[in-house]
Amino acid sequence: MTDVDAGRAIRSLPSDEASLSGGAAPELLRLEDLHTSFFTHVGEVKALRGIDFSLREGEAFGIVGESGSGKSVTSLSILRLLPYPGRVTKGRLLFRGEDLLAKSEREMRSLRGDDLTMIFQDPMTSLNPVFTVGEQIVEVLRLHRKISKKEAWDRAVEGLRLVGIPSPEKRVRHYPHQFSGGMRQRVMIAMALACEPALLIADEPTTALDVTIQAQMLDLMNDLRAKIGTAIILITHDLAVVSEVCSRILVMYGGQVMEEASADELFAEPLHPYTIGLLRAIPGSGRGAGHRLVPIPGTPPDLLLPPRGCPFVERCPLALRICRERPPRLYLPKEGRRVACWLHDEGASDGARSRLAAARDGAALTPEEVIR
Ligand SMILES: Nc1ncnc2c1ncn2[C@@H]1O[C@H](COP(=O)(O)OP(=O)(O)OP(=O)(O)O)[C@@H](O)[C@H]1O
Repeated sequence: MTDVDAGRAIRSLPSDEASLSGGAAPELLRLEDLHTSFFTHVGEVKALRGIDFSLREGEAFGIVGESGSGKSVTSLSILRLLPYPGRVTKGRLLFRGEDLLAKSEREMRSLRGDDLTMIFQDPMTSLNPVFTVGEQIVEVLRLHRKISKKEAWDRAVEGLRLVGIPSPEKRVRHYPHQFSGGMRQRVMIAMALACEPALLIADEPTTALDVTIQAQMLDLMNDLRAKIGTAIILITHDLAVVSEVCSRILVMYGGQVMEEASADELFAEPLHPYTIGLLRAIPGSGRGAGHRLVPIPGTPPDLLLPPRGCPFVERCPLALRICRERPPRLYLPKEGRRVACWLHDEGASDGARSRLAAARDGAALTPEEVIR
């Protein structure tokens, strides 16, 4: 196979690259060259190796990738909630222009739950079983807002109403175990949104729910984003889920960014062989009964000894020699898109490009086909 020469490319997200963030709302969050590692007894697990992306106020942004790609570590790094022995080793995390890595633990505590919140797959990680949901929402509100107990209680009732809990005046006095799984998820969202945060990070929020409730939750998140103006980072391995909520999607693999695009463009014209693989593996897409699911063969790289070149090289059916030898550069093939893959270098051979185009055409989906 022909190698590529170093054509026009950039190494990271340019600081004035507004087009990638879409729209004109002010920038809310920006990750610059973020590296996070876990210093385990067997060595340094390099979980994130240079993550860049930015998000605007009110935007719905999706992060997708298989298990182990670094999605949760990205969100825990942003919130400064990495478990021991994890540590951010390099990079910047700018929230409204201020570096979160430079903040004290006290400053971070006052941001979390207020302007910056997170929900997890399991609501019981956020809800305390020994207090009523009302008491818990009131506690969050009074920690961050100078309001009376009565006012906080009224707002808790309103919060439950907003997330669609019937009879909120009564339910506010109930304990978490008195709610069904889907309703508990709504309570968790009400608590996360109590202070009308600027950013909600939702890590696999619907994975444990059945499909009908999952759809209701996604509708709810869309609805609340419109009402409150909270930006959302939705983390999932499920492309169908992000397609329902997010306007822009970041694809991660092996602790690195593979590709970023608007949701429509990502499905219509995936540019990275990894994204193509993810699309071909989507269950339930509308490509007819004869369509076969094609899981990506192989396993993710060992992050104790990450590959020298592209992290996807061992599983990539289109890999070139250079992919093994050098980390891919970041290409901006068109406005609003970026992709880290040598096949997009101007020095890539015609043969390599046409193999990529053929793989892409076999995987592209319309948004309607992605929706479950
Ligand atoms: N506590 C830890 N100790 C050591 N390594 C860790 C730890 N937590 C995460 N990692 C490493 O970070 C990598 C990325 O983990 P992360 O949880 O971010 O993946 P993910 O994309 O969110 O996957 P999943 O969907 O399964 O949660 C893991 O593969 C693992 O190598």
